[in-house]
Amino acid sequence: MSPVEPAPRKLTAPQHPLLQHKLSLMRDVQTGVKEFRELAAEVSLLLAYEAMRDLETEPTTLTTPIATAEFPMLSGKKLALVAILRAGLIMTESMVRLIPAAKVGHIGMYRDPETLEPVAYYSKLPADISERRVFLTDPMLATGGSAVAAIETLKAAGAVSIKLMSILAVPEGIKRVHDAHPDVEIVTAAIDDGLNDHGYIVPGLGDAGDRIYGTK
Ligand SMILES: O=P(O)(O)OC[C@H]1O[C@H](OP(=O)(O)OP(=O)(O)O)[C@H](O)[C@@H]1O
Ligand SMILES: O=c1cc[nH]c(=O)[nH]1
Ligand SMILES: [Mg+2]
Repeated sequence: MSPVEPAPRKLTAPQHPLLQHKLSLMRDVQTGVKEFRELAAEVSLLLAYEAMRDLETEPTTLTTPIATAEFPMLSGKKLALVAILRAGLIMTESMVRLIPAAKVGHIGMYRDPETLEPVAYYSKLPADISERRVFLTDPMLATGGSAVAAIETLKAAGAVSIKLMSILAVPEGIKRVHDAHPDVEIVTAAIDDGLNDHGYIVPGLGDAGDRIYGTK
């Protein structure tokens, strides 16, 4: 009998000073909607740079004004960016500027304030998602309930290669995602201490959706 390979449970939290500085500005309660949005978009690009580090390239012959040579160009599976609404939208909207040919999917989900369990209300995913590398975005990985449910939706639609990108995570949420989906790599800008009694990340940055869209 061949031994079963343990699933990877990969977690990446890049310690880049630019990323950390922008995240600190997002945390500041004095930061208003306009600046928060801009920062969230910028942080998403920096995270995408890290999350997409292992995309395949292949040598392609091109002619510069000086010479003809082989240069790397993206190859391999096409990409899908999938946002967990609402807050994940700011991340996919920013990332699609880097990868303009990516298809974009949406999973509508909010967390019930009493039970802290996710409530799904919408799903629209690329039909060929099984053939794409999927980057699932949500700025906040708190209890992990929303991320786990969104990954189940992606897998039910056929997705086999999924990375979860968050801006802030806590150990509880990371564990819940890895326990349920050990094949899913998590890329996050920071790992905070834990959750308060209302399921908010501490010290965190508050309610990401409300801060992006100016609601309460
Ligand atoms: O890890 P969890 O405990 O599931 O919590 C995280 C979820 O909570 C927030 O969404 P919210 O429910 O506030 O919806 P919104 O984006 O529409 O504001 C956040 O954007 C995540 O989706
Ligand atoms: O701290 C948190 C936890 C869940 N959702 C948020 O927007 N913020
Ligand atoms: Mg919210």
